[in-house]
Amino acid sequence: MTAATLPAISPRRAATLRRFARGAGAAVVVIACSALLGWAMDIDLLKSVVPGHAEMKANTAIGLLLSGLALLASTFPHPHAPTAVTLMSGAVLVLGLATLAQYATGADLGLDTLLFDDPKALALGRPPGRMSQISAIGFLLLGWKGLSDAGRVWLGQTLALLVLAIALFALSAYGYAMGTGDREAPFNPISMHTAAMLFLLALGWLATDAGRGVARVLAADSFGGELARRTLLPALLVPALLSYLAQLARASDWISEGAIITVLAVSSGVAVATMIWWASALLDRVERQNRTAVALRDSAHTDALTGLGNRRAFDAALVRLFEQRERVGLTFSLLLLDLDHFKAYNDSFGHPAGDEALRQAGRLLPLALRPGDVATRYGGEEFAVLLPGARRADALVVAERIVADVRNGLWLHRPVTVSVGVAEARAGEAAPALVARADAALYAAKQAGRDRAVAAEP
Ligand SMILES: Nc1nc2c(ncn2[C@@H]2O[C@H](COP(=O)(O)OP(=O)(O)OP(=O)(O)O)[C@@H](O)[C@H]2O)c(=O)[nH]1
Repeated sequence: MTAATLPAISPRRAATLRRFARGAGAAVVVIACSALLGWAMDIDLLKSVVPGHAEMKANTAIGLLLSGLALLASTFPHPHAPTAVTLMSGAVLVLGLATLAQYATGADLGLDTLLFDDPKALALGRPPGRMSQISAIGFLLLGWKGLSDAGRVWLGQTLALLVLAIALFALSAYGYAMGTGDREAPFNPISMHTAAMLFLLALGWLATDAGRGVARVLAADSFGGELARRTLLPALLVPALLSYLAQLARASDWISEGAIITVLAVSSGVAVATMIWWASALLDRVERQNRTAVALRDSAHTDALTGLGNRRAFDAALVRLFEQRERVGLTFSLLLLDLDHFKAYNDSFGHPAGDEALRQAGRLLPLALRPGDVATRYGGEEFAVLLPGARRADALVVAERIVADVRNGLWLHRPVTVSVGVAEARAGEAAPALVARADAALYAAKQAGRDRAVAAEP
């Protein structure tokens, strides 16, 4: 596929994606600040949006604040923005790495209570104020993504997609944890709003690469773009929503386990079926539009009377053959054919009979040719044939075969004959010169008494 045929990125959609990334960055900054406020003023709701479940640790809030600012900075075309992104992403990477190092070595680098003490965690025998391993891995990936070279889109996109996967697992597992009250549930150590913020940051970073990677399709003015815009967000959120609703139902005790599983199975089936239906409906539209476009293009290149290619098809084939000649040195020859005394045929038997004779000539021509040869109606009672790979002598043989086939054809009113001019393309020759030489050969054939083929000098 050439660059010209790639789906165009709509500037309006690219701007929407940038606005989304900016909004995601701003939302993360606000939530991180509110969690820090929660720690400063000891407001539990701000630390942990789900009572009784994990809090957003102060260090997590600092990491999110820096990550949100890095994402925000990346959406502004200011000359200092890249430096700001590098500095903040570097800090996020160090925070994630240092926390993981503390877990791995058991050492206390004094990071966990940088800003606030965490007496409750201490009482529960947990490292005070320490963010979970999952959050630390998330920051490691986010910091790396912010630092990754803009030229290596695949690396940045992979890092953002890994963060997205962590966030999705955490959000989905939250449904389970909330329903069962199981504090040891998988991914439970990460607070719900931390998971939501990682989700936003991952999507925001994916959106900043507008025109590349995942965002190329999202911003594309194509059916693929439309499909991605319609289905991606629901596809990402449906698992979390379903597991949350299932656990809510389970906790309420008014629906049996079996019924929940059945509803879950049916609704995920319906969700998948809906997406398949969307995809199929779009593909169906694409294919029908393609077929119409192909039919239109074919009719624009077809001669209505004979069904052969028309002058436009001839010109296009000639250009292709000249290109091939330049590229791989494949020679080709041109035959120009003109039915003899056709004016007299028309005058004697009428224009409709002349049309019928032209149709018959149109049927005869391809029978004398090989599959790769191109037979076209050049105009009026003239035909042109292109013979890829044929040298002058081979082309003359084909031309003489056509002359004989026409002469021996069963014509309705009287025998018809044809004169043919043959020319093989010369090295470096332009199209008009080749046509002029074939035309001169055709003229020579007419002068020599018609019903024959004459080849131009090589
Ligand atoms: N029936 C019919 N006649 C056509 C069509 N296009 C061109 N012609 C006729 O073809 C004839 C061409 O005549 P001329 O160019 O004078 O040449 P000619 O009578 O064939 O004589 P030579 O080419 O010298 O052998 C004209 O009478 C045109 O009207 C067409 O689509 N249908």
